[in-house]
Amino acid sequence: MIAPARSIAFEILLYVTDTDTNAHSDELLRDPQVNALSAQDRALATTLVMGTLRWQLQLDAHIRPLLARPDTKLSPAAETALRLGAFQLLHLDRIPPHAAIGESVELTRRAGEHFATGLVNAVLRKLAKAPKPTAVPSSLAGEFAHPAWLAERWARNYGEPAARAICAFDQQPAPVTIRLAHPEAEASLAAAGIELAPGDFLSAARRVLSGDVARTKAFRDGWIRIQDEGSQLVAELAGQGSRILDACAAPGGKTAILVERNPEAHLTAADINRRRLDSMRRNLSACGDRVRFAVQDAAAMTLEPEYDLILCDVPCSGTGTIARNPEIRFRLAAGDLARHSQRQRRILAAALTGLAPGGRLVYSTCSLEPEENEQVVDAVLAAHPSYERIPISAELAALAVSGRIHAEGAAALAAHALRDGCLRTIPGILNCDGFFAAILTRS
Ligand SMILES: C[S@@+](CC[C@H](N)C(=O)[O-])C[C@H]1O[C@@H](n2cnc3c(N)ncnc32)[C@H](O)[C@@H]1O
Repeated sequence: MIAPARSIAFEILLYVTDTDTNAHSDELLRDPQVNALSAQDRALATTLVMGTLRWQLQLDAHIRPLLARPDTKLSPAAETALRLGAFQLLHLDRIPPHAAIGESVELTRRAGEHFATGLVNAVLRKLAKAPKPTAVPSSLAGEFAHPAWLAERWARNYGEPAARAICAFDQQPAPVTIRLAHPEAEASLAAAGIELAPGDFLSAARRVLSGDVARTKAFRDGWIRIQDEGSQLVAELAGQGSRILDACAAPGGKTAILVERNPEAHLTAADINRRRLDSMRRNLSACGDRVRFAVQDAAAMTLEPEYDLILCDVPCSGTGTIARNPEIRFRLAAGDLARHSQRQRRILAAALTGLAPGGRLVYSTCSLEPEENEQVVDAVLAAHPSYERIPISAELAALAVSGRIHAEGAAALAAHALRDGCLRTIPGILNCDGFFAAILTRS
């Protein structure tokens, strides 16, 4: 009998590593099948999935030399069972080796790969007997199981200490942060045994120190939302307007803050993906008809200059969220950045046409790559001289004066999150995902 946590972890890993799917591990770990597990099993399934993906490059480097022919092409099931077993042997002291090995063999058998069970058994036994590696790999990429091209470009763009901080942050469970959306939320969570700490920057954010907020009444009733603090900050920076367009809105974390901050406004939430927009519509159903939902390709929008606030939280490589989505490091190739950048330029240029004179547009990504960030903004502004950038420092100062950013947060952001007039949160330097934001206006 295979432990339910290992069985589900194996299925998720197999699904995520199948190159034909774009499924994200964190979404799959919110599946009803996983929610039905006991709290302990769910925690183990999460550790197994995230840990195996985070350390996959290192695990492969240990597994491959133990194969009779290190370049052998393994079936996805055998490779996944080996990685899952190796992760437990190398990283989880509390799992007995016989359980890690035996269940990987059983998972291989159950996947119909009877002929591969001997190989999985032999390789994992050899790995269990070998002394635990103690030497630290010489490169940053090797030490933190990242592709070399990514770690090297972060070192080039942000310096070696920041690149090390990003890589180290990616290898740890991402912080769980919530947004308080009801005056009684904190008391309700405390009564449910959830331990909270203040957010690092925002007065309405709280860091979850212990407890499963997703299983509380406050969460079910919509009194809190789970949202990274960098993501909350971008929506706070967008600020206030009366006619608002959120051009790439789903799953709606930032839209919810725009709704909360602009009780009188008319808001259009658009996204190219109908399924994601429908799920967002259900989540925001309490907003009634204040939010209009539109399935729309933001790159092909033709707009009247009627919006005084536009949020363009564009699709991107997501390299600022690898702690949450560890598989991004395998799916992304250096050549993909040019494709992302082209699409981002088209979306930003189209969105600018909807901006009323004096209005504000926030362009944001969760990417650490300049090609998707400042280079997009610079290229679009060069081609559209009637728009200009507003320095973020003034906006952060205004949020601090209004109390939306607390004093320690203002100091941390001023010291670590400003770069060339834009917001640039670096994971590991700040305790949140890596977000970029620039504010543009029509002059
Ligand atoms: C980074 S996510 C947005 C996250 C969202 N703003 C939030 O805070 O929850 C990018 C979104 O852009 C959508 N998207 C991708 N290409 C698009 C396009 N051409 N036009 C509009 N939306 C697009 C994706 O479906 C995805 O939902």
